[in-house]
Amino acid sequence: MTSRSVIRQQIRLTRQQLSSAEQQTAAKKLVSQITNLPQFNTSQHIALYLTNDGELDTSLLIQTLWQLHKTVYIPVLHPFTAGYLVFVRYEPTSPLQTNKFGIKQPLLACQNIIPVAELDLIFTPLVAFDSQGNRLGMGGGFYDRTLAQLPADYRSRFVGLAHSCQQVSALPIASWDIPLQTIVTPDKIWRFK
Ligand SMILES: Nc1nc2c(c(=O)[nH]1)N(C=O)[C@@H](CNc1ccc(C(=O)N[C@@H](CCC(=O)O)C(=O)O)cc1)CN2
Ligand SMILES: Nc1ncnc2c1ncn2[C@@H]1O[C@H](COP(=O)(O)OP(=O)(O)OP(=O)(O)O)[C@@H](O)[C@H]1O
Repeated sequence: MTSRSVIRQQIRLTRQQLSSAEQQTAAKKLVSQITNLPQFNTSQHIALYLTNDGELDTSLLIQTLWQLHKTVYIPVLHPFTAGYLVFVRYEPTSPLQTNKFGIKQPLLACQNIIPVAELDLIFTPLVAFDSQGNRLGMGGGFYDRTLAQLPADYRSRFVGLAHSCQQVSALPIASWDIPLQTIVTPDKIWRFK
């Protein structure tokens, strides 16, 4: 089976090559998919990510969430505990800085942090997903660690976001991987058991 790092490399290249027109269309379709999710209306505190590396563009979705008076949170690399994320409130005026991976993140201010267990929906970026809901990320294990901290009944709050071209038939699974129950692409909501 193809190794995780080779799949990561291939799919990252594929998504980086999407045109800006394709990205814009995908971003619009994403908004209608998400606002139609059954959990959407009852979710107030929503974690997203700031797009990087050809990922599905979340900017239109974030604007929509703000208009609907939802509260948006973005992952910030934990300043002391390597490999962990802190979720920080993101508003239209929030100042941003670039982290060591070149990804934008809000400044870390204690009063803007939300405990992960208080997030109603956590949209996770991913590099590749398979037909069983397995998720391959950028390789830091950040979301795996976040998921592992929570009781099993919180797993329905994690929803992967990806372009259709990020689907592969089967990923090599690691012992720490927790599969996602839902993955949203611009054209489809995938549900896994
Ligand atoms: N937009 C966005 N924000 C995010 C994530 C993400 O995937 N997307 N993360 C999700 O966890 C965290 C950052 N994780 C990252 C982990 C590794 C690399 C990275 O650039 N790694 C190396 C080697 C990658 C490889 O093994 O192939 C590199 O590309 O040079 C970037 C981000 C938090 N924020
Ligand atoms: N729950 C966990 N506890 C401790 N270490 C973990 C955990 N999950 C993953 N790791 C470690 O993190 C490293 C990267 O894991 P992996 O390649 O699965 O990341 P990823 O899913 O691609 O990245 P991300 O979740 O950040 O998008 C591995 O070396 C693994 O040992």
